[in-house]
Amino acid sequence: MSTSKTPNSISDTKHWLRTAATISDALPYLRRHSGSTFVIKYGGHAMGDESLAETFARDIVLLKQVGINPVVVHGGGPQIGQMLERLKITSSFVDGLRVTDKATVEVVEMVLAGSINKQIVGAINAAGGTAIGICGKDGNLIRAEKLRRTKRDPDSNIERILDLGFVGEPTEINDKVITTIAQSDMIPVIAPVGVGAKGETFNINADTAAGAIAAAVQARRLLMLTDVPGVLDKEGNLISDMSVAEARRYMADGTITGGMIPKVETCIAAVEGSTEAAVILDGRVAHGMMLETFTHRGIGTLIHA
Ligand SMILES: Nc1ncnc2c1ncn2[C@@H]1O[C@H](COP(=O)(O)OP(=O)(O)O)[C@@H](O)[C@H]1O
Ligand SMILES: CC(=O)N[C@@H](CCC(=O)OP(=O)(O)O)C(=O)O
Repeated sequence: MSTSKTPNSISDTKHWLRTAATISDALPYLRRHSGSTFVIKYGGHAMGDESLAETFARDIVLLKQVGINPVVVHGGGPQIGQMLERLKITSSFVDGLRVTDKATVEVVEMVLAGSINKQIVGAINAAGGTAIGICGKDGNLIRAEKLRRTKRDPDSNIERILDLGFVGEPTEINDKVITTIAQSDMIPVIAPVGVGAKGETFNINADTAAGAIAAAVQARRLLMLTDVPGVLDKEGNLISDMSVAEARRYMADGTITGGMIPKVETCIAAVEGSTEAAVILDGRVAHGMMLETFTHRGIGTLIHA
């Protein structure tokens, strides 16, 4: 409660009453979500400028404050790209996944588990939370193996094996690491770097890592923050919600391409598992996460089973 009284104009009072009403309207959502786990995938493109990063951190701290367990899984694709460029290492993508050789995986680990992870931890702590930054190697959080993927050649119609190098897929999540942190009133911030059977490092797409973690901790919500308003149709209009079948159709007909593919695949897997809803939303819109969680009005694209 504010303890100081300043003379207010009528319009000022109306503004504050609206704010009070917004807080009051959030009550059913606060009650519904208290005690549940939300996995928030914070994409490299959504990181934007400093003020946006501060807003994101405040929103995460607020979720924790009202009894939700936020688990942050972050990306950093553009930041990895910049570092590779500085080091003059060329990089390419296949279906939204970075082809990762030995030199590249070292840079990936350095950028994701190093600078980006610590920036996010710093921002959450500065906003009043207690964040712990880890990567998938810590506590064997994300065990992984080499991703096996095939692609049909459209000309010859022959199925080819794709070798993406040190790109991994999660095989096992040690959820105890996450629950131990969460139960100690701290916020886990996870870099998507996995560990192989021989201790090797794997580069895991952050969307895929977020999905595997959401399944392991039985997250109620999976929120994917990116740099577009959500999934767009071929005319560029936002698709506000879609079923799993529709999502698959949009992938097959080429509406969904590139980095949106692993995102949508992850959302499908999540809602086919125990996650109630998965939402792809614009991380560049301040407080979009709050709008999605605590109001009737959704934002972005909701994917439902
Ligand atoms: N149908 C679509 N709707 C929206 N974005 C799409 C679509 N198909 C492909 N994309 C691309 O996917 C990108 C988001 O994926 P990505 O760049 O990997 O983001 P992030 O870094 O947040 O994981 C968008 O910026 C856009 O270029
Ligand atoms: C295999 C693979 O593609 N890994 C990603 C990991 C980072 C990531 O996913 O970051 P965003 O969420 O910002 O795209 C990469 O190397 O860019």
